[in-house]
Parts: sequence; C-alpha cells; structure tokens
Amino acid sequence: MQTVRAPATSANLGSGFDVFGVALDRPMDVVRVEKADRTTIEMSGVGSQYIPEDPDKNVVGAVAEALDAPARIRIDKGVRPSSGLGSSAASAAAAAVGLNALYDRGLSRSELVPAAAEGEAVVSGTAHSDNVAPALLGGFTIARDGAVTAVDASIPLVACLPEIAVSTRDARDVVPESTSMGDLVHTVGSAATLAVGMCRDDPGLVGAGMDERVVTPARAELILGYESVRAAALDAGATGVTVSGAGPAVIAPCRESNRRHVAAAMVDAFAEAGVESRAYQTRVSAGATLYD
Ligand SMILES: Nc1ncnc2c1ncn2[C@@H]1O[C@H](COP(=O)(O)OP(=O)(O)OP(=O)(O)O)[C@@H](O)[C@H]1O
Ligand SMILES: N[C@@H](CCO)C(=O)O
Repeated sequence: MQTVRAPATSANLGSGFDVFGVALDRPMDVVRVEKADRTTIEMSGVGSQYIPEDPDKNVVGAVAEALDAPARIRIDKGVRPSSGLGSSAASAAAAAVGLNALYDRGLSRSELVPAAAEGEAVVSGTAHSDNVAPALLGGFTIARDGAVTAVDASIPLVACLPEIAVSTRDARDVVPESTSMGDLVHTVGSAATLAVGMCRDDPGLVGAGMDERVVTPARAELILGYESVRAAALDAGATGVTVSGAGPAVIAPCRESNRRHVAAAMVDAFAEAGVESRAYQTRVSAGATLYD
C-alpha cells in the first residue's frame, strides 16, 4: 500500500489564467492505493458525499487508467469539492504519485503531470494542468504548451472559502472569448511582475501582479460579496486579492505579520454579505508527499 498527502492549490492567480498555479500548505487530501485487479474508489471526508465513487466519474479513475495501474483507492478529502482550491487536482496528483510508486513506473513528478491532468478532463472537459502541476511539483508553477516550469516560493497568503459552490465548468462558461490589445498588454505586465515576485519571495510584487481585467471581473460576479471582501482584505494589509481558480475561494497574499488580520477581515466581510466562510491562513508550499 502507498499513502500520499497532496495539497490544495490555487490556479490562475489573476494574471495567469490557465497558466499559473501555487501549492498551499493547507488544506490537503490523503489518498491510499493498493494493487487490485480493477479500480475501485472509496470516499470519506469534506464534501465526499457529493463526489461519485464510479471510476468513470471520479478523477482518480482516469489517472489509474492513464497509468495502466488498477487499484483499490481510498480518498480522505480535506479540500472541499467545487472550492476553487484544486479539490479534484489534489486527489488526481495524490493518486498519480501513489500509483507511480505502487507499480514502480519510475516516472518523474513532471512526467506525472499529463496523467494527473487526465483527471481534470473528467470534471471540466479540459485536461488543464495549472492545478495538478503545483500539486505534484510544489511552489509556483507555470504550465504552458505542455511544459511546466516550477519555482520554489514561500509567500504567505489567506485563502477564504465561502459556503457557496461554483463548478469549474460553469466558471469557464463566463470567460470572455476575446480581449482588447490594451487589456492584453496590462495582463502581460501583471503576469511578469507576479513571476518576478515569486522568484524574489516578495508579497508586494505578487499582489500587484495579480491585477487582471478580463477573466477575474466576469468570475467575481459569481461570488456573492466579492467586492466587499476584496476591499476589506486590502484595508487589512493584503498586497492583492483575486479569485482562486474557478472560485468561489478568494486568495489574498500578504506579509506574515498581517495574515491573521487579513483572514478575519475577509470572513467578516463575507458574513456582512450574508455568506458563511472559512479562512485558511496558509503559504505557498511543497507538493504531494509520499509516505511508506
Ligand atoms: N476525487 C475527487 N475530488 C474532488 N472532486 C471530484 C473528485 N472526483 C470527481 N470530482 C468532481 O469534480 C468536481 C469538483 O471539481 P472542480 O474542478 O469543479 O472544483 P475544484 O477542484 O475545487 O476547483 P478548481 O479547479 O477551480 O480549484 C465535483 O463535481 C466533484 O464531484
Ligand atoms: N484554470 C482553471 C482552473 C480551475 O480548475 C480555470 O480557471 O478554469
């Protein structure tokens, strides 16, 4: 048997739609795999009642098929599904690491990215890797044209998860099909600033580099209270605010000394909008970890 812990992730980071991602140090999924003649799945943990155990509908079924590695797979969910915190990617990445070890496939973490991304295709229709790449490799990742670049980073941030559900499929439907040259230039400037901020572990540059005018405003409409939560986080010292993945989680990088204050301000602002929420005080961190 192999046991793997895989972290929540936050994709896009505003200016890096479908490209940027970070691994977070909490919450996380724990996945156990044992060799079997055919793949079976057992779910427990947060939101597991909403996740199918049928291998054709669960992300880990597609990963087992991609690696030709049938197994009894037990998933203890710590990352709530439809959260914007890479719930499906955490399970997919953990299964990829566990099955690779179980069957001695010898694949590197980078080589496991396409297999884990097959799981994402099951839920959103696209095998995008901006969540599975950081879940496998850790740190800050840039997923582009089938290649992934990973950078170690350790930026403190708050991930605030409201009690509303937004599916990735629905959130992709509101993304505009085209943009203006002015907005494109703005996005490139932000993305470059964010990438340098990650390399320098500079929360100020990372926050400034999240600013983006095309995808984020469209998706913010799906999150009740987003604008007041954003304003409250910035007032409390966040260096930037954006939608995490497809939402509804909202992330705010900050300096460590402000993190508790930012978390409280975001939860209070959601409460004023009539939405319960939970804030994770977290940081950019390591990827999936294999236990014996
Ligand atoms: N092992 C799994 N873990 C979580 N969700 C799963 C799993 N297998 C299938 N699903 C389905 O995937 C959907 C959740 O994935 P979705 O991509 O919408 O959310 P997310 O991963 O939290 O978001 P994001 O990718 O924006 O961070 C739910 O419909 C859920 O039933
Ligand atoms: N890049 C993806 C991440 C969510 O799975 C999106 O924003 O739709």
